[in-house]
Amino acid sequence: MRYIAAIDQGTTSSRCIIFDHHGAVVSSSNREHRQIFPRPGWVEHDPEEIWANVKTVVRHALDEAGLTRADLAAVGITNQRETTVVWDRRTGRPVHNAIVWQDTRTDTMLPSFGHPDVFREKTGLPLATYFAGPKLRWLLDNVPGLRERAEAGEVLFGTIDTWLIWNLTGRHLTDVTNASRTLLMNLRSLAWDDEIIEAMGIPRAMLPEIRASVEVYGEATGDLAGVPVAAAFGDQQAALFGQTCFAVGDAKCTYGTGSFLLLNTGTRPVVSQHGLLTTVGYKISGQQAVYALEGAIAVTGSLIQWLRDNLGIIDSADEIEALAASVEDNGGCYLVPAFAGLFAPHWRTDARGVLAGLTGYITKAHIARAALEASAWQTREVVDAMNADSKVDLTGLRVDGGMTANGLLMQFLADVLDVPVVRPVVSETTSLGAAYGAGLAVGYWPDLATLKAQWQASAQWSPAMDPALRDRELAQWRKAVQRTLDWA
Ligand SMILES: Nc1ncnc2c1ncn2[C@@H]1O[C@H](COP(=O)(O)OP(=O)(O)O)[C@@H](O)[C@H]1O
Ligand SMILES: O=P(O)(O)OC[C@H](O)CO
Repeated sequence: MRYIAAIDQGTTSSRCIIFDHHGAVVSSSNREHRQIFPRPGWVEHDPEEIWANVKTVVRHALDEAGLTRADLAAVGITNQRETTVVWDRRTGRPVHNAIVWQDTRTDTMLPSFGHPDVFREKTGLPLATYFAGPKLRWLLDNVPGLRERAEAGEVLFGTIDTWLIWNLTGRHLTDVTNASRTLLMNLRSLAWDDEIIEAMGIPRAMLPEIRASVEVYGEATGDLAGVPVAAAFGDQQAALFGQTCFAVGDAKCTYGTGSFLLLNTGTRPVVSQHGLLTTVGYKISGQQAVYALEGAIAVTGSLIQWLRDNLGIIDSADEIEALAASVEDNGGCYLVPAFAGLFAPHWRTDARGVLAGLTGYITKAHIARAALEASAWQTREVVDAMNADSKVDLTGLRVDGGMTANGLLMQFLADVLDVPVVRPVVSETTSLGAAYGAGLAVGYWPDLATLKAQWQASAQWSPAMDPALRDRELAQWRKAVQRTLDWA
């Protein structure tokens, strides 16, 4: 029997998971890397540390399962999106730390690139610090001599997928889902957009070739010598694929540090009128791309970490459920975690967090409850935007990620969305998606229908809230959101 390995290079850690033919986890290994904060608002990673960690977790995952590279039919990659690396083509050494998706250093540069409507229409994205293009431009402007070297073809740009594929195979490629997060790719032609790269001042010679997500890019060298590198997806798109959201209207939300809801909109991109991102969901080689609408929420699981680390009202994330369940309701308090402004659907950088409705009655248990409810209400805002944009009402939501261990939150989510919420057996949906892509590319699995048949629910929550209560609570939440605006 042979296996598929998935490399999941995330914001806080790198992971390798090995899957068998049924899509079950055989072994896994995880390693964190340093978060580098040179100034307020700046976030960097060391690309060489990331690559070293990736090699380590691959070795450990193989060892734990008692396997060698010869047992692998293919390897797939999934990664934190938007994070930007530039390296020397000859030596392979990065010219600077990677600039991470959360980094806001490009804030003041954005207006000089042109009108935001042009970017939204061509790339599906708002002109924001979140995406890779502005980060690349910052490097070109701030690393001495970089622009000249880029124009001479001596240095290469990549998001993390590109950095890993380069190190694994020596090829300079990106997958189309990652490319769709650069602000540089035309959403319809799926090619770098000449007008945009000129407006942003990016030399074309440093850009990777854009490829499908499911395709053999080449054979790995080193520890994985001979193993085909056969898929790459941004992590949220990989979760969409791993949740087998292959039909128009299928949606998933991943609840980790932040939360990302993606809705499959089929082979036609839907440009949002309601603050969502239009992105490529996946592309299988030789087939049309499948697009998605995305609601990106910056703070969900990290709010629970904040209650633990900054307020000390819990000792570990999993304690929050019992604390929140010790009271009947939120006691009238609402917590809007606009710690760094609000992402979808508001995109307000001037917002800051609010704890509203405080009275002498409120205890830490009510605050814990309000913190959990905040994840659900933020999802509700994104779902309302999706329904308005896509004209297809969501009929159910597949969930994954660390927060889905919390049954109280999952029930509240079903209650406020008024649709069933379903969690699959394999909670590592992001890695599973990368494995599925790689397995499809090499014929390990024959087709999407086979993958779909492997998906199994482990838990489901059905809406049970009185509609009048839901409406009242939603109105209170919206009022609390208004209180966050125009603060910073
Ligand atoms: N039982 C729980 N209830 C609520 N939040 C939780 C629980 N367990 C973990 N979390 C939150 O989930 C997040 C970790 O999820 P994970 O999917 O591993 O995230 P990421 O991939 O973004 O690192 C943390 O932010 C943590 O606070
Ligand atoms: O690495 P994660 O799971 O925090 O995901 C980050 C997203 O890809 C950012 O867009």
